[in-house]
Amino acid sequence: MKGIFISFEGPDGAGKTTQIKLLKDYLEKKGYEVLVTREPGGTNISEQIRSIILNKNNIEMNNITEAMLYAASRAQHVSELIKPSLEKGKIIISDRFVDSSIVYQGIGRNLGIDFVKSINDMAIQGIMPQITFLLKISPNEGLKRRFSSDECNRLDMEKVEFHNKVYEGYLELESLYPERIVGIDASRSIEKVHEEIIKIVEKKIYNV
Ligand SMILES: Nc1ncnc2c1ncn2[C@@H]1O[C@H](COP(=O)(O)OP(=O)(O)OP(=O)(O)O)[C@@H](O)[C@H]1O
Ligand SMILES: Cc1cn([C@H]2C[C@H](O)[C@@H](COP(=O)(O)O)O2)c(=O)[nH]c1=O
Repeated sequence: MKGIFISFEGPDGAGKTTQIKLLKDYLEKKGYEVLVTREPGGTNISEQIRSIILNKNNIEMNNITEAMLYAASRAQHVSELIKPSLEKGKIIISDRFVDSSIVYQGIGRNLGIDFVKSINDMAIQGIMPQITFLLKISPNEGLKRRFSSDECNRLDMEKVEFHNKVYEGYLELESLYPERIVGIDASRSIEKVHEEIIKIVEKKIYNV
């Protein structure tokens, strides 16, 4: 693939959307073609699935249904948008990708990492990000930021124990895949976090 695939991960409210916007603006000023997308979502069908998954009224949703809906949304996202854009040489920045399923469904919902990987294998078609920024902040701090900014969704309403388990899962992934996952202290100012991210991205782009 000719393009570069970057994903952002982390607890809800860590600052992913904020940092993605700053990175996109920075790269576009340098003349790169950048596509920002998100999961669940990114295509018309995937966004329709997103609204089912995150709808606060869907309290009866089974954990396996939830995991499969995330995987279905991802299958459409990869085939319709991510793969073709990478083939065209674009820089894709995705707000969450399969790591979210591994930690939220595999660990948070206790479905197991192997099960979640298996239902996502066909969806991702072997495509993984070259860099994943893990924005590290305590789930409590993230949720405080989140609730001061936005309406909450079905996952935000989970107990803090769920969010702590998810965060532990992220730290485990970071230690398993140090060549791909870059942990960033997201408790600092927006500007400081952005500066660290651009240094890492620049290094990666020049080494491609
Ligand atoms: N470094 C920071 N310091 C203080 N506030 C921040 C910082 N980064 C982002 N915020 C604020 O925190 C709130 C959540 O940020 P943002 O939407 O970027 O997080 P997110 O990780 O995308 O959240 P979610 O996963 O829930 O969509 C926003 O109000 C944003 O302005
Ligand atoms: C991709 C993905 C996401 N989630 C969770 C994580 C968040 O709580 C929501 C998405 O909301 P955001 O405001 O867009 O971050 O969904 C998940 O549990 N599993 C996944 O695969």
